[in-house]
Amino acid sequence: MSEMPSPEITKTPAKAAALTGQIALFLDFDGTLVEIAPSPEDVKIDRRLPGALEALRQRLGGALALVSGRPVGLLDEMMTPYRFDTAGLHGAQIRLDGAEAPLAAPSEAIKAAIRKMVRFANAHIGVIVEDKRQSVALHWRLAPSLADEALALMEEVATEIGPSMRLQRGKAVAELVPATASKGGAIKWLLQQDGYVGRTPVFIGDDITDEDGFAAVNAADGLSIRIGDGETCARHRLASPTALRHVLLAAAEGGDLTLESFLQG
Ligand SMILES: O=P(O)(O)OC[C@H]1O[C@H](O[C@H]2O[C@H](CO)[C@@H](O)[C@H](O)[C@H]2O)[C@H](O)[C@@H](O)[C@@H]1O
Repeated sequence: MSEMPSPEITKTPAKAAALTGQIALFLDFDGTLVEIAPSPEDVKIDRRLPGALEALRQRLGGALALVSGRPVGLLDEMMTPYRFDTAGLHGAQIRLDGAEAPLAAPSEAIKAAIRKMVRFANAHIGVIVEDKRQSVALHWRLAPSLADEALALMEEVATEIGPSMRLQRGKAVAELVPATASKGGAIKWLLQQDGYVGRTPVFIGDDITDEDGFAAVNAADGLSIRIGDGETCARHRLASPTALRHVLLAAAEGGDLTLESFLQG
């Protein structure tokens, strides 16, 4: 196993030295801002974090957004009392400057998929269905031996629904997501909006769902940071959400807020 350089960061010095300009900060939620928990509702948020993100948002002239598979409303609850710009549901639900298009009602095809998933979950202890209206996830973290069976079911329902939805793998989860939505697409779109345009993007995530977000910021000559191990196209790593919070809290308290400061966990 390769050793991770101290303290908790891998960096590419030439790239880091070349990074300049104003930052737009994009942050994934699960596994990035908070540690992975046994089930979606078990996540524990560091109560210093929402205020720290608000301080950072102000220092960045507003250019800070959450980019997550979670719904916007759930992220608002986690970040209360603040309401950040947010790309939820893997980019299918975007709120910018408080403005958000209402989510369409789930189609009959999604409802039928959910019924099938719920039947499976009811028959298998530890399997959880997370209904997010325009997206639905099947979790097996608490029943790891059922991974293959759960994934096979998700492949089946994705085939039944057809090309309007795609199957998104994650950590002990598979989700149906609107086919046109992706985190990379959301980041590219946000980078064209007032307050974000012209800035150098920094995206921090931990999961396969974040890979096209990393690719989008790499293409924009930004900074891609993967939390934890695993194959990735991110160009840098931080060891854990704790290491990231250390960086964010220090910057919120008036420390350096440069591209390099994200590489000094
Ligand atoms: O894009 P993210 O913010 O990283 O969200 C991705 C999915 O995260 C959640 O599931 C994951 O975290 C859970 C809580 O730690 C964990 O129990 C589960 O095994 C993980 O897959 C969330 O529930 C999903 O809706 C998100 O899409």
